[in-house]
Amino acid sequence: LSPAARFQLKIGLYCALCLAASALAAPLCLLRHGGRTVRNMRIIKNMVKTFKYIYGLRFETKGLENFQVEGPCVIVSNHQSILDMIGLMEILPDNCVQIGKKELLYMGPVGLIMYLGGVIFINRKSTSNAKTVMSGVAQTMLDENVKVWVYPEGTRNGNGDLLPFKKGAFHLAIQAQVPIIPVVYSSFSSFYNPAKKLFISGTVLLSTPLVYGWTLCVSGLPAEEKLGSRQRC
Ligand SMILES: CCCCC/C=C\C/C=C\CCCCCCCC(=O)SCCNC(=O)CCNC(=O)[C@H](O)C(C)(C)COP(=O)(O)OP(=O)(O)OC[C@H]1O[C@@H](n2cnc3c(N)ncnc32)[C@H](O)[C@@H]1OP(=O)(O)O
Ligand SMILES: CCCCCCCC/C=C\CCCCCCCC(=O)OC[C@@H](O)COP(=O)(O)O
Repeated sequence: LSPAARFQLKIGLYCALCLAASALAAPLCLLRHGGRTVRNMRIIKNMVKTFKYIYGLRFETKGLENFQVEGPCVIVSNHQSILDMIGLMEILPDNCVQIGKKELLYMGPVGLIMYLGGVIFINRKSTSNAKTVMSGVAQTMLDENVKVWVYPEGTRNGNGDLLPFKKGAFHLAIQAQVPIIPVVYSSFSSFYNPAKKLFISGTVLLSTPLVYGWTLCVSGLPAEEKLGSRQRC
């Protein structure tokens, strides 16, 4: 097979895997928890964590102790590709949902499983609509002790740099007065590059370099009270 065909086959397999795993997980979630709840994320996480073996992907972590935040927080990370979801599930804490574009809801079983797992869908084309949804999320985070994972670039970007951040994640943290935990995925470019039709096995480093000043500068003075000294660096 040509490299292009091999690449398409691997991506096709990934989509098929997501569809099949979702179709399998949905009844399990419904039987176990009866409907849409963040508790279903555990079932989803355990299934997705097996995908790395099929693709020869390794995930290493650094600074994960900074990730052990009690209670609600906003997790922000860079977004390179649809493979990010595998890394996300590697370190996803309990009681954590993601913000996703609403188009994902229409991907058949994949949309259904995201819905059942509690993913919050936003309409990126309507700022006012997305803002209304996000405001509701701030209250739910506090009422139900939920963490929220946001890709603040708002779209995938495989160029090895960061797009300017959208502001919703930061408004969310300010509204809920919760810390922001940054997570960085190392570059996939050595093993995954759609432009070069490259998709081989590889290693990803997931690091959580919690920057005290970051939280301080977005949420104001209360940050010092919110973060324990262990979490400052
Ligand atoms: C079992 C096997 C399963 C197999 C696998 C299946 C499923 C796995 C299950 C789960 C995994 C799910 C993983 C999902 C990942 C999905 C990832 C994505 O979809 S990324 C795309 C969507 N995400 C985002 O867009 C990020 C969030 N976006 C934002 O927060 C944006 O800010 C926005 C709210 C959408 C608005 O964006 P906009 O383009 O309008 O730009 P700005 O951010 O600059 O905002 C404009 C303006 O509005 C002000 N603003 C923004 N938000 C708020 C707010 N909440 N409150 C008040 N004001 C707000 C902002 O300040 C700007 O104004 P100004 O410039 O004056 O400051
Ligand atoms: C019956 C309907 C059938 C629909 C078939 C859909 C087939 C696709 C199946 C599986 C795809 C797996 C997707 C895994 C989820 C990853 C989420 C993700 O990373 O979404 C991208 C989004 O963050 C940003 O989107 P853009 O970069 O703005 O674009």
